[in-house]
Amino acid sequence: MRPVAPADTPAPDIHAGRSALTFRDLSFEAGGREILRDVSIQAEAGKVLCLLGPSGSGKTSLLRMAAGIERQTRGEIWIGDRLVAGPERYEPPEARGVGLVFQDFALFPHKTLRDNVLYGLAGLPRREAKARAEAALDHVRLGPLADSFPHHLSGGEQQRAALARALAPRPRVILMDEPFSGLDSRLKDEVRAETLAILTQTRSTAVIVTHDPEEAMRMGDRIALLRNGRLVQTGTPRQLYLNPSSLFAAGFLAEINVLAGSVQAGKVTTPLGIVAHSPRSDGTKMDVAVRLTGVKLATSTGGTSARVLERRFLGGEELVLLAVDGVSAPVRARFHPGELADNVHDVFVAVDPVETFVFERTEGSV
Ligand SMILES: Nc1ncnc2c1ncn2[C@@H]1O[C@H](COP(=O)(O)OP(=O)(O)OP(=O)(O)O)[C@@H](O)[C@H]1O
Repeated sequence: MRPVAPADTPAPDIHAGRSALTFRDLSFEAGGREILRDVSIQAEAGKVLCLLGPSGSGKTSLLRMAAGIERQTRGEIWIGDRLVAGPERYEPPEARGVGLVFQDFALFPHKTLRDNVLYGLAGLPRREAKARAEAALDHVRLGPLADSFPHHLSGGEQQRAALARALAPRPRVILMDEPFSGLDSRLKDEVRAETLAILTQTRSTAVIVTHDPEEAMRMGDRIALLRNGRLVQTGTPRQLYLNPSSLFAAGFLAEINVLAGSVQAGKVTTPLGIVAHSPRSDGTKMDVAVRLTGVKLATSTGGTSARVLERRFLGGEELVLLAVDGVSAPVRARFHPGELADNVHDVFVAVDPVETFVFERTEGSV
């Protein structure tokens, strides 16, 4: 067994002690399956970390382990400089000082908003608890509705009430599992912006689980991208978007075309022309990810000929399917409306290197 760090040993920390929540080499097995493997992530104090990944990638499991609802098989969890779960240590959920917000908000239907918030403050003297609950409701602009019941509130108001309840005990970390997925799409943007404003004002450290890359980019100061229980990449939204580390990351953060490429004389060639330089040896097979916005109309000298198969007007842009020799599936592009004139069937296209990412092909990389 590995030596166990005593509870008062500072968390080993890349952010020089500023990590509010640290998952260290975390693995989780359940039902005879490996659900998480060697995951190390840090949530920086006062910032929002988004755990992003497709369904089943292990995001909720991580959150449950941070909350103490589930216990990892190996590895450690630190909250601030306290080890809360390790091979020989396990703090129960109520001792961890974390707040939880669930997808369905999980408000008590038979309690008023004030009583919902008071529920998490049971350890405080009654007067202090009441003042704290009211301040929390005021903070999310629900003060006037303190005596209302959850079913009288809109979805956005319920979400704010759930946030007030989670924040009132002043948790060290607030954990939110798909907190916006129950809201309709028009309300979502507004509630996301409000939530972010509240988290920023209260200088909360938040970990938000989402499967939606746009939501992760909107909400997260940093994103941890997971796949099949493993950490794929961490970074700021900009870092992940502009510099995805794998074909999976490129395709998860934005829609892509995947082209087969190969290295010839130091250049990666594809059916859409030369897309990058590469130091790899001749004949190395490459996967080339081209964002839909990275397919550009070109002139006959600078492009590859393509035939328009289909076009769909989407308001702010037009989705166009193109047939290109040497590419089996249609190449998809998003053009500005009017960029491609009506009645045009034959065009020339080229790829924008800024929106093109090249990866050496490995077993199962697509
Ligand atoms: N206690 C458990 N016993 C058995 N299997 C489990 C357990 N907890 C999680 N799993 C499985 O682990 C996988 C990861 O689940 P998890 O809920 O963490 O993923 P997720 O990324 O949050 O997915 P989703 O977005 O669908 O909620 C799933 O296949 C799930 O069924």
